[in-house]
Amino acid sequence: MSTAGSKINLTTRIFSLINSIISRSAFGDKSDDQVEFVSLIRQAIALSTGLDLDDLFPSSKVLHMLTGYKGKIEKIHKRVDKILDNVVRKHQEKRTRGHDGNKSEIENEDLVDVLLRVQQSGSLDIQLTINNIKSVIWDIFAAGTDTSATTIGWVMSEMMKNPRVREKAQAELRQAFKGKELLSETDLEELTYLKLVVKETLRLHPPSPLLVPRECTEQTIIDGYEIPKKTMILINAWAIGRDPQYWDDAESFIPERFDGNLIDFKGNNFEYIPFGAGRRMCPGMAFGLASVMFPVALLLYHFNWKLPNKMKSEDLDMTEDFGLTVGRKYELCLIPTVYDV
Ligand code: HEM
Repeated sequence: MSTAGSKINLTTRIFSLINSIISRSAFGDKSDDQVEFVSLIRQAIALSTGLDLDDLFPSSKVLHMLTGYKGKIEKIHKRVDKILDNVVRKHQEKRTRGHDGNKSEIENEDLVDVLLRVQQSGSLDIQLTINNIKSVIWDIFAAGTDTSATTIGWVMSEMMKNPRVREKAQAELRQAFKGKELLSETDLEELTYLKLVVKETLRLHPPSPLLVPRECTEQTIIDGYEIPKKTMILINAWAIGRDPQYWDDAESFIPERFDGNLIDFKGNNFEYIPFGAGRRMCPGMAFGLASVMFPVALLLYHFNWKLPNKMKSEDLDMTEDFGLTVGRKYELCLIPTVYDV
C-alpha cells in the first residue's frame, strides 16, 4: 500500500538533514547560528576552490589587495570566530552549572564538552587551546557536511538512473525489516546490498575528487616525468575510480562488482580511494558512512520514488558541478510516495 505525494527538492532537504546531524554531533544541539555558520562554510569553501591570481603570485601583497581575496577570507574568519566563541562560551557555562550541582547539565556530553574536559584535565602532552577546539569544530563542519550530503545525492541519483538497483536495494530493506516502523543504526549491518550501492557510488562520485593536496618531500620520477622536491601534488581519485585499466565497464553503475571483492575504502587499495589514503586520509570515514547509509536506508524503506514530469530514468541529467566537493549541477527533484510498512 502507498500514499501518493508531490514533487520535492531532495537536494536541499538532504543538506539540511546532514547539517542537523553534524550540528547535533558537534554542538550537542542545533546552534542558534547554524544557518549562518553553514552559509559561511560554503563561502569559505567556494573561495578556496580553483586556482586564481593570488595562487599564481602568492607573495604579491598588491595583488591580494586588488582581488580582495584576503579581505573576504578575513571577513568570514571574523564572523566564524564569533559564532564559535559563542558555542564554546555556552558549553563552558553549562559545565560550570553542572559542577555547581546541576548534574543533568553534564550527563550527555557532546564533542565540545569532551574537548573542554580534556583541555581542563591537562591529560595531553600538549596543551589544548580554545583556538584548537574551535578549529576542530570548524574542520568537522567543513569536511563532514558537503561530503556526506553530496554522496547521498549521488546514491539517490544513481538509483533513479538504475531502477533495477533501486528495486533490489528496496527489496533487501523491506524484506529485512518487514513491518518494523523505526529503524536504528545497528540495523544497517544487515544491509549487504545497500553497502555495495554506497561503495559503487563512491567509486564513480568521490565527493572530494582531488583529495587533500600533498607536497613532494623528495625528488621523484613518475612515468619518466621528474617531480622536483616541494612540488604540490594533486591526486585525482575521480579519474582513478573510472580507469578502465582497473575497472571493467568502468563508467557503468554496477554495485555487484564489489560483491565478494576485497577492495575496501580503507586506503590500502589505491585503485579505490574515495576517503584518500595514508596519514591524511579522512578521519571521519566511519561517521561519514553512517551519515550516508542511515538516511538512504530510511528514504528507501519508507518511500517509493519517481522522477517528475514523466521523465524516463535514462534522461536524468547527471552533470557534475565543479567545486571542492563535486555534487550534482542540477538539484535532484523527485516525487516520493509513502510506503506503508
Ligand atoms: C561520505 C563522506 C566523506 C567522504 C567521502 C570524505 C572524504 C574525504 C577525503 C577524500 C579526504 C582527503 C583525504 C586524503 O587526502 O587522503 C577527507 C579529509 C577529511 N575528512 Fe572526510 N569525508 C567524508 C566525511 C567526513 C566526515 C563526516 C568528517 C567529520 C566528521 C570528515 C572529516 C575530515 C577531515 C577533518 C579531513 C582532513 C584530514 C586531514 O587533512 O588530515 N570527513 N575526507
